[in-house]
Amino acid sequence: MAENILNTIHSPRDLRRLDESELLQLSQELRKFIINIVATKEGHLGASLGVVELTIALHYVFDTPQDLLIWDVGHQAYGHKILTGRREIFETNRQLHGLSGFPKREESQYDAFGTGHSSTSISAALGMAIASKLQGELEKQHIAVIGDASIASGMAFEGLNHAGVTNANLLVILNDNAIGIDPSVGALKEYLTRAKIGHKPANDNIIEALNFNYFGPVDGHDLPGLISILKKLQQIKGPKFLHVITKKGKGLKKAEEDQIKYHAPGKFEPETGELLPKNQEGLPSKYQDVFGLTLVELAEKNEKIIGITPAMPTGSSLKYMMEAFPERAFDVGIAEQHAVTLAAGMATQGFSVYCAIYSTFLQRAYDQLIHDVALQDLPVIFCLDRAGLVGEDGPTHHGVFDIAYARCIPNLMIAAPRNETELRNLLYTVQEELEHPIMIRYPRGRGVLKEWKLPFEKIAIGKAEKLKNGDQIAVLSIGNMAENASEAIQKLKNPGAVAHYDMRFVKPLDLDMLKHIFSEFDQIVTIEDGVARGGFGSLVLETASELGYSGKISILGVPDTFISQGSVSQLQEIAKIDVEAIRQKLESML
Ligand SMILES: Cc1ncc(C[n+]2csc(CCOP(=O)(O)OP(=O)(O)O)c2C)c(N)n1
Ligand SMILES: CC(=O)[C@@H](O)[C@H](O)COP(=O)(O)O
Ligand SMILES: [Mg+2]
Repeated sequence: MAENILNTIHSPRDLRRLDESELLQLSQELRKFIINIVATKEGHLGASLGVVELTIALHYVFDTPQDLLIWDVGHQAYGHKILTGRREIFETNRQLHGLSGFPKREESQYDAFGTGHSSTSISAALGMAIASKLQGELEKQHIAVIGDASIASGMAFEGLNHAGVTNANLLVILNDNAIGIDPSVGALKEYLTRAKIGHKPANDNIIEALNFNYFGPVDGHDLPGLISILKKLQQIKGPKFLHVITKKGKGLKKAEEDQIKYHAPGKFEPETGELLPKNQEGLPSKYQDVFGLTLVELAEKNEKIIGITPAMPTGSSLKYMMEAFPERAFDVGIAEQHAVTLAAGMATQGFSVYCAIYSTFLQRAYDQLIHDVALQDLPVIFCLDRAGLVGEDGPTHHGVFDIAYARCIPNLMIAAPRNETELRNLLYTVQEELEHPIMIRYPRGRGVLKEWKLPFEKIAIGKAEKLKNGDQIAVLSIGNMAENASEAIQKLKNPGAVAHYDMRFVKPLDLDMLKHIFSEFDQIVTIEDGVARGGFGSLVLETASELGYSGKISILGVPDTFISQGSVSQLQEIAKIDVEAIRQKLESML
């Protein structure tokens, strides 16, 4: 038997020549390869470890890339990428100019569909299956692998509902490990649990009720068994559903034991799984913790406060309120649309509802934001974490569109605190007498302050703040860009030439302050961690036009292109919103 089989696999064709014992050896080598690389290069770990056998079985049985394979969310597709010709460059995963952390059509013919946001795989695979049928390709297979948390999302049900009335050649594989990033929630989770422990009454099969041919549940780590059932399914036409039971983090004891942490653990010791300690001494707090801990403080005194998260208790830090006030803090699963309208319903009854949702994931609930919240002017508080460039997750996850997509919605206010204390005071201010819905955006990661937990102070809604005097140029920053702007101004040959205003609110914009700025300066630079097209700077430009301002306005923001993955500092440099780019821009104007 070859010393190392994985090194001989350059495409699934090489894999299909292996015998059973070689396939079993390959699964061990692949698992070890994933552990070793993620241990140093970081990334998503648990999900990929959980589908090592399934990945090998799928590429062994099906004729990929002719047969189309879609990985829902795609964070579990490291094995898929390694077996489809990207092993040698996999160490560039999630890095600038490297591989995407998710399947990406332009990256490989084996990546049938780009993913990153959950619950799209069934719709995409069904679309491909119907297209194949229309083109007479009746033998082609279309496979969607979707997790137990992702299949509970509305969009997945929409796909299942449609598929059930087509005789499309579709195989939906439910990868059921009973966990999302945090434990899965909801009635479907309980149904699947019953199915797994054999308590499911024969007639209580939701999937068969949707006209799918249901198979399972089967052991997702039994490679020969998986190959056997997939070969059987390959011969059956029409919509089929295979329920596979796996363990997230399989093969690394620590990852199996702490599946939340090892979803994306950071660097660790590959042999033991021990996390490598990060020296966090004296570092600023993460914005998410400022949100989570402040909300607990407020909820202790205000019984009308409710918290909601769509499947991100740990990522948003709503977990603190879920622990402290479980009756007033809800993880609704991967259900952003439901989360927003649930919040709206609660707001009609006089509750102060803090909906904690990543900027990029709120995109999924855009109609609910307009139709259910803003149109009815319901005072929901959207705590928009991961606003701006987020780094290694790349274009599917950058929260760069929210200012542009929200500022055109009447009634909806938009705030962007420049630091942790400002965020804390905003959260405190909006808990009472909030007349309109508000979106409070803040970035992924750590803030800028050594100490943020100061006594609460009310924030004047819609009021900007002058941070620095200057006599030639006015810099108008929003949110976390205040830090980059301040640093850039200090590096100028003549810092005194540049004034700096933290506008704090996109809507309502501080018109009094803006009129004052228009009257004092004939050069203005706006800076935002968001798209320049239609963002904060565009609003200033529109307002300048309405007010007849004749000065020059320069907008610094994310350009009209998708920004790839990389470190936040690398990406801010690409977007020209980093300190050096701001400095150069200002220097060129002086
Ligand atoms: C629309 C959307 N909301 C939230 C997320 C964040 N997210 C990434 S993976 C994940 C959990 C997925 O769980 P599951 O589908 O069970 O897959 P597993 O990780 O267990 O393999 C979540 C909530 C996302 N990617 N997309
Ligand atoms: C795959 C996915 O969508 C999540 O795991 C996401 O990567 C979490 O992002 P944070 O790491 O910013 O919480
Ligand atoms: Mg799962």
